[in-house]
Amino acid sequence: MRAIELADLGRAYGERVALAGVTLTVQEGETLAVFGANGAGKTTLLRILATLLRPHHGSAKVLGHELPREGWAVRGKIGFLGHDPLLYRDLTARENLQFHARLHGVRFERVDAVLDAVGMSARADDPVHTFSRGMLQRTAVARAVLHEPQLLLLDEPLAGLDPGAAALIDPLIGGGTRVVISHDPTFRGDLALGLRGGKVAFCERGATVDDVRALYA
Ligand SMILES: Nc1ncnc2c1ncn2[C@@H]1O[C@H](COP(=O)(O)OP(=O)(O)OP(=O)(O)O)[C@@H](O)[C@H]1O
Repeated sequence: MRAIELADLGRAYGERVALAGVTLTVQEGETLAVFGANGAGKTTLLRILATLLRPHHGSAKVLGHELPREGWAVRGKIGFLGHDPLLYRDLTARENLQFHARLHGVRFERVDAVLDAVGMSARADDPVHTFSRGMLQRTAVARAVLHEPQLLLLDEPLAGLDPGAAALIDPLIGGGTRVVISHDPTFRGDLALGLRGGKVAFCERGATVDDVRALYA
């Protein structure tokens, strides 16, 4: 099944074109790796896929649903990890995840299992505003995967993580259908999208480390 189908997708902020002409297909189980310098349009693309932003041009189909019209049908099936950890700062890690679990009809046992999986059990009852950057990221990942979404949308998921945490989190975010924004040219997806100034520099299955490096030159 096709998980994502984009045709000539575009988005502007006022006069500024943030994204233009993105056409691609991601099959179920595949990883789309998105590369590009700061301001290239990566977050704009991710937010459109997460139904947080309306496309202005072209079409986007996610998990068989047309966006933005059928966004309601997609929301519960995606796990989104953006720059903002989307956590309530005054609640504990456990309370945040329990809140999210209730929204998605997830059993509370899974909250403890996921907190354990990201190595946050010992700090589960501390308020989020007391966390370090890496702890915030671990908890944000736990929130994104809690409801076992069909599609993960991840903006630099390993940013701020020490090697031990990265090793814990890698398997949690691996395996399924994913869109991953990365600045690591050695990161491999099934399909690689390189953006430059909102436009497609490359979109191919055989993109090389040099192709990615050239985006930042
Ligand atoms: N809310 C906004 N209002 C106006 N312009 C915006 C807004 N969000 C993004 N842009 C512009 O859209 C373009 C693409 O931004 P975007 O955040 O998608 O880039 P990015 O590739 O994710 O960058 P970074 O690596 O810095 O996160 C940039 O020129 C940016 O200034």
